[in-house]
Amino acid sequence: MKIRKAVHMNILVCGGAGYIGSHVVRQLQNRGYEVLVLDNLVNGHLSAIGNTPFVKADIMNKRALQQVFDQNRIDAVMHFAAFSIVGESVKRPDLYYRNNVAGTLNLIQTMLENGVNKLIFSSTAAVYGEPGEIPISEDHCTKPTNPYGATKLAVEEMLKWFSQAYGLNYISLRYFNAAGADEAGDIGEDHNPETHLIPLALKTALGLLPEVKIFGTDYPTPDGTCIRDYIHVNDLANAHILALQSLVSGGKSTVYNLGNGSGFSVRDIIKTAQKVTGKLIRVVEAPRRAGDPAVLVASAEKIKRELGWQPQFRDIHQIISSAWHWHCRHGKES
Ligand SMILES: NC(=O)c1ccc[n+]([C@@H]2O[C@H](COP(=O)([O-])OP(=O)(O)OC[C@H]3O[C@@H](n4cnc5c(N)ncnc54)[C@H](O)[C@@H]3O)[C@@H](O)[C@H]2O)c1
Ligand SMILES: O=c1ccn([C@@H]2O[C@H](COP(=O)(O)OP(=O)(O)O[C@H]3O[C@H](CO)[C@@H](O)[C@H](O)[C@H]3O)[C@@H](O)[C@H]2O)c(=O)[nH]1
Repeated sequence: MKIRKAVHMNILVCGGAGYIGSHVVRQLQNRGYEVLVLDNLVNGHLSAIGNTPFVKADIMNKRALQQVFDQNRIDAVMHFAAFSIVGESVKRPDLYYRNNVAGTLNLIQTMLENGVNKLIFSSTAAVYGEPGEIPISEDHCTKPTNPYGATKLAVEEMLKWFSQAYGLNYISLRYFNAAGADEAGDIGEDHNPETHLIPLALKTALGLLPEVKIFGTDYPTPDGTCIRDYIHVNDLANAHILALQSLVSGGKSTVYNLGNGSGFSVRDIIKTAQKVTGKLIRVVEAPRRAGDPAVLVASAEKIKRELGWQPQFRDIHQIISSAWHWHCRHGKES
């Protein structure tokens, strides 16, 4: 994987104070890019971006967006700002369509009106729905089983048409399950309330929660629990830099999957978390959570082949250990 040093470029990172965004901000800065973070802080943390230049604004607010483009030279945008909880999206699709679709429309229109035409977009494995084939490649059909996935797919469609009509250049990265934390141990997954499996298991190991619920034990999988492909957040961050370099050097607008290509069940994750932490993690079996596909495992061959991306964290024990390192330092504060 070739990561070149940046020529001087200014990158606007929307949602950069969140979990994945803050890791990408760090990688961009390590490679010499100038970064401006825009976030409304509904789910993000200023502490996650140190003294990176920051604007508190909402992508729903077109006037505030225009001001950001008026006051800063921006060469490209990375867009993480969204709601992303599968279960919540089933109960409140309105919130998801407004923030994820209408918010992104505002952002893209403002970009284009200001002559900025390079966008890296955070998409998701949830666009595929219940897969017909595993591993899932990018040409698999897209039939989301929850509103969250549907909003991300709606944006992908919008990007395609805007690319044709207005010359928008974009790369949409379909992440599978982001996990882990930067090895420095000072930034990590800090959602409130937390809904994701790995941090919940680690908070239980720390004694902050009494138990982890297993959502569904009757899925058509070897142990009856859902299978997911967990990808380290810094491997995602590297992919963003490669995607940006591709657009800058005239590469085509496209879609890439990002995953490790290995599936782990909910029970596998809890067992590994027990090994990593050395603690017993109490589990309770619960009904299925609405909108969850049984198995999501990526084929990331396309981005490996076309951009030379290679994940550095392939071992689930290593991924969960990096998250544990962060939780041990910060878990008790959250
Ligand atoms: N975490 C995952 O496993 C995963 C997997 C696939 C895709 N994604 C996508 O990656 C992106 C980042 O996910 P994350 O886990 O870091 O989430 P996160 O909630 O930690 O980060 C999102 C950030 O966007 C901000 N934000 C939300 N709405 C905003 C708005 N209207 N205006 C300005 N800022 C706003 C939040 O305050 C937060 O800081 C999301 O788009 C998500 O859909 C995440
Ligand atoms: O307390 C819990 C939490 C989760 N799960 C299960 O664990 C798996 C992983 O769930 P979670 O960590 O909540 O992630 P997902 O719902 O799979 O969604 C993540 O991964 C998707 C891509 O696969 C992204 O689109 C989403 O933004 C991101 O939140 C799922 O099968 C859940 O049913 C439990 O059994 N108990």
